[in-house]
Amino acid sequence: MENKNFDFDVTLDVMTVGGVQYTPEDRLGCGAFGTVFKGRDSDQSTVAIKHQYIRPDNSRAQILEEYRIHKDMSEVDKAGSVIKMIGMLKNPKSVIMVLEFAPESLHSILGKVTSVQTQKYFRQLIHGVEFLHSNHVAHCDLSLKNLLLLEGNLKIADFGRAKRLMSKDQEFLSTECRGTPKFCAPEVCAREPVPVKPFSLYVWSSGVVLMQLTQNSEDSWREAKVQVQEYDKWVAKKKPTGSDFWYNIPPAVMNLLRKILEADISKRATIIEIKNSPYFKKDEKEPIKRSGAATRSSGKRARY
Ligand SMILES: Nc1ncnc2c1ncn2[C@@H]1O[C@H](COP(=O)(O)OP(=O)(O)OP(=O)(O)O)[C@@H](O)[C@H]1O
Repeated sequence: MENKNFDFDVTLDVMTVGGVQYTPEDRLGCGAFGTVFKGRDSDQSTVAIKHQYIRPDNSRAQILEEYRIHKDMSEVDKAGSVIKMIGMLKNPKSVIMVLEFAPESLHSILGKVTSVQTQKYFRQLIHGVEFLHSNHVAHCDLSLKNLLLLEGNLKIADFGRAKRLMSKDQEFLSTECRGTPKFCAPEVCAREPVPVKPFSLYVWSSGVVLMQLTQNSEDSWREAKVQVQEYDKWVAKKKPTGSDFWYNIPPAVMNLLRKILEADISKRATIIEIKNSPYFKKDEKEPIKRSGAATRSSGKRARY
């Protein structure tokens, strides 16, 4: 989300959560609503400490809902798809959550992701969204910054916009699930509120993640909206030219992306179709490096 953080200058004291003492250290990052610090528990294990002031646009009820959804998912998550929620401390002005610490995010490693890693993270992301969806949770803000990495494995973080659903197919209004604009599906970018299905949103955002990882860059349309030039070009499905950011995407990924980043929801790939796609099923191999040849990690790749 756009950074409108009010508590940029916040400092935290030593705190006790669930009987354990935590010492906050350096600031790790700032989102629109909170500031995240590195911290240590009394055993010197590293944790992340997320501080959020209660504000008119981030009420106590909203923050506590974020905590409860994240805690519930973390408790039933056997495969390790979600950053673990360790505990929470509330006071009249703020809510503080203690979380498992992840040293990197997909955003922080962009530029040096190999095709084998891209496939691994994409597979883990699809398993993660399937897990959340089957537990009736819509995350609503999947983005490279909210997908963290711990010991080389992807972990879904930031449940600040997450919603609980009565059923897997419960629809809700597009205006209730606007996350990071680049990662939002076209039905969410529409000006008028329209009913949306959570799994279609998950699929679209995962596609933008795959597109950016494959390119090793954040290049994308600003929003999936008519009259946004790059998006219009994507929808027109014309043969890409060198100026189109998807020009160098390999055919196997491109075939899948065309099915995922499909504006028509009735034609958009389902999670099952993604899992049955050749790209998902067939293991990627690192390209053999030849001296002088452009490699993926150099950021420039020959088209194949
Ligand atoms: N568990 C964690 N371990 C390490 N770093 C983290 C952790 N959680 C969050 N961060 C860092 O802090 C940043 C902000 O955290 P988070 O996204 O939870 O805050 P937010 O205010 O809800 O953000 P947003 O504006 O994206 O909604 C992240 O982008 C990430 O860099």
